[in-house]
Amino acid sequence: MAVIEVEDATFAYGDQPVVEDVSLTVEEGEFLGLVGPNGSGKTTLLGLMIGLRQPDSGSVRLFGEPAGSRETGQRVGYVPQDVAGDERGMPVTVREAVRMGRYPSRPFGRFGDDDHAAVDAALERVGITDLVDRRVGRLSGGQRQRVFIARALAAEADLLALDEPTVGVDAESREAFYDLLGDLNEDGMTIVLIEHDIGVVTTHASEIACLNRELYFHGDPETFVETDALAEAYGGSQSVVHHQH
Ligand SMILES: Nc1ncnc2c1ncn2[C@@H]1O[C@H](COP(=O)(O)OP(=O)(O)OP(=O)(O)O)[C@@H](O)[C@H]1O
Repeated sequence: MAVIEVEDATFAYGDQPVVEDVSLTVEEGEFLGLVGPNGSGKTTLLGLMIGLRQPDSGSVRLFGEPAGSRETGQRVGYVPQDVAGDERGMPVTVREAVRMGRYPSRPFGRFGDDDHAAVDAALERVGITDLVDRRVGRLSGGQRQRVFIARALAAEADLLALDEPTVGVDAESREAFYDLLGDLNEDGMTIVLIEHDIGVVTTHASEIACLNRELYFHGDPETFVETDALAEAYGGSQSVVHHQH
């Protein structure tokens, strides 16, 4: 089943076109790596894919429904860029932050055993049970990203959408973080990941989309490294790509 169906989507900020005629489908269980140069429209396209923005023309369907409805939104765990900025100073504990994932279905805050069990299971799944009473704003970048993932798991999200989640995270934590994403994907979670590091994407993703306003490539990692899509999207130069390995 298709989780995301983007058809001829175009989006501009004012008169600056940022996403042009993009069509792509993300199937259930897929791990899509979204790459492209700085300012190439990746964050904007991700926003279109999960219904945070509406295309100027074309269409986006999420779980078979027009993207942007409350129902489809609840099935998406979104980890935005620079979550540090959002959460710093917020006096919520890790447990409280993860529990927020249950709020949409419990508007009056009446939590039952199943809610507590879901929160505990999510904390355990991402390996942060020892952090439950810590404040989110005081965690390291890598730990904070795990809180966001745990919140999505507690919410029983079917899709994780992550925007450069390991910027500023040390190499060892990065590796552990991507191993976790890989494990979640193996368990059936559909993942869309914006990532600068082509090495990470070709290692972990099952599909790659390369964007520079238009879609330059969409296919499997093996084909991606064999084609010139990357160099073309980057304007003929690969030197701007940060290879980690
Ligand atoms: N809210 C906004 N208003 C106006 N222009 C914007 C807005 N958000 C982004 N842009 C511009 O749109 C273009 C694409 O931005 P976007 O964040 O989607 O790209 P990106 O590929 O995610 O970039 P990066 O890799 O640097 O995060 C950029 O030129 C950016 O300056």
